[in-house]
Formats: sequence, structure tokens, C-alpha cells
Amino acid sequence: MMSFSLEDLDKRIAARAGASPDESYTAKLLAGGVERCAKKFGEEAAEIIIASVTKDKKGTEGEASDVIYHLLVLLRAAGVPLSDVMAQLERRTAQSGLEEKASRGKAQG
Ligand SMILES: N=c1c2ncn([C@@H]3O[C@H](COP(=O)(O)OP(=O)(O)OP(=O)(O)O)[C@@H](O)[C@H]3O)c2ncn1[C@@H]1O[C@H](COP(=O)(O)O)[C@@H](O)[C@H]1O
Repeated sequence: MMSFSLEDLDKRIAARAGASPDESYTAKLLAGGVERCAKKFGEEAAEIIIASVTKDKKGTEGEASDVIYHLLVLLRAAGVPLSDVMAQLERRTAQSGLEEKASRGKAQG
């Protein structure tokens, strides 16, 4: 079981945000503001679309890593904490769980 998490990567990004843009790719992206981070995220999103539809599994794996890293950098540039996104995903999961339970209840009469 892999122990590396999105939170670990986000902490690493936070730690590198204050580094010199000459020695940190993360700091270089963040120095360009939300526009640069969003542009780079868009490029990576296009790359995973191509890798996945061409059934390139290894490529898709690599591009997924790029997409996730660049999404976390973009969230930081936009001032949106990862914890807020995770909380929203958790609420959606709880909500859909309740809906599933309610529809099972109706089906059973
Ligand atoms: N996970 C990543 C990660 N994934 C992808 N990348 C970089 O994202 C870039 C995207 O690939 P491209 O081919 O588009 O890169 P490029 O042409 O050099 O980039 P541009 O000049 O076009 O922006 C590459 O330079 C990759 O090295 C990453 N860079 C950093 N991390 C993480 O961030 C941490 C801090 O990195 P630094 O900020 O560089 O110290 C690392 O320890 C990793 O945990």
C-alpha cells in the first residue's frame, strides 16, 4: 500500500514555493502567477487527453502525475487550499451515499 498522498505533495509544493525560481520549477511557475499556472495545467490536461485516447498506458500514467502536480500548483496560485477541495469531495460522497441509501429504501418499499 502506497503511503504517499496528495497532502504530502501539497506540503512539498508549499515548501518549495518560497525557493528561488532558478532552482525550483514550482517557484518558477508560482512566480508567473495564476495565468502561467493555469496555462501549464491546460497543456498538461491536453497531453493526458492524447495519451489516454491513443491507449498509451505508460504515457497516461506520466501525464496523470503531471496533471495532479500542476493542479496542486494552480490551486496554490489561486489561493484555494487543497483541504477545501477535499472537504467538498467528502461532502459530495456523503451526499451521494445518502441518496443511494434513500433509493435502496424506496426500492425495498
Ligand atoms: N511532481 C512534480 C512534477 N511533476 C512534473 N514536474 C515538472 O513539470 C514540468 C512539465 O514538463 P514539461 O515537459 O512541460 O516541462 P518544461 O518544458 O520544462 O516546462 P515549461 O518551461 O514549458 O513550463 C517538468 O519540468 C517536470 O519536471 C514536476 N516538478 C516538481 N514536482 C514535485 O515538486 C517538488 C518540488 O520541485 P521543485 O520545485 O522543482 O524543487 C518535487 O520534489 C516533486 O515532488
